Amino acid sequence: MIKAPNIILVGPMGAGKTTIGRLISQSMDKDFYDLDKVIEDNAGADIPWIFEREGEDGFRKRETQALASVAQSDKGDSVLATGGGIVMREENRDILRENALVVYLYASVAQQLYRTSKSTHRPLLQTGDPKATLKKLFEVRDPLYREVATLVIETDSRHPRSVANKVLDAIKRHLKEETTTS
Ligand SMILES: Nc1ncnc2c1ncn2[C@@H]1O[C@H](COP(=O)(O)OP(=O)(O)OP(=O)(O)O)[C@@H](O)[C@H]1O
Ligand SMILES: O=C(O)C1=C[C@@H](O)[C@@H](O)[C@H](O)C1
Ligand SMILES: [Mg+2]
Repeated sequence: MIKAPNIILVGPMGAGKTTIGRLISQSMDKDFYDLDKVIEDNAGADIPWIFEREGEDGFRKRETQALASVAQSDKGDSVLATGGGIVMREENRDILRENALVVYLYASVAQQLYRTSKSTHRPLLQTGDPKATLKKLFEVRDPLYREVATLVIETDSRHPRSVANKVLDAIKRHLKEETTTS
């Protein structure tokens, strides 16, 4: 078992945060949280419903509350998969940086499009041109993911298990380097 701080995964819709987060939590023997699921449980409603009734702004307020409660309450025992828009608020970026080892799962826009195309539960992609939406979001968010992340892992053309192994190796290497340099 690896000794490590809380791990938080960031990245665009379809990067695999939920899928990879669950896999690495099992390998590291840590609890797994999915922030979108925490928000839904707290609201007693699903994300499309929250967007419809409260708008994106209402959803973002709920997202910040959920992030603060999960990130600050668990000390070293959890893996948290966030939603793609978590980096949009500066206060969220501060919470991310201060409370965990943040891993950016990178996926190209083509892969994001492919991986999100079978699902309708992402309100921001219910547009006539999801590819253009993903591209626009990526241009704004990619620098913000990089700003908060300590590790960046490429996920294109990799099976989820292989991405998870790559993340685990990178975390191990990082923690070893931290121990030898401190
Ligand atoms: N490395 C991968 N290769 C192929 N398919 C993948 C990979 N990672 C995830 N997927 C698939 O892509 C889809 C989206 O993955 P997932 O829900 O984990 O993404 P996410 O980053 O959590 O997205 P969101 O930000 O919307 O919550 C799922 O069907 C999942 O099985
Ligand atoms: O990229 C985004 O802004 C979002 C991603 C999803 O995980 C959800 O958090 C929600 O659909 C918004
Ligand atoms: Mg997810």
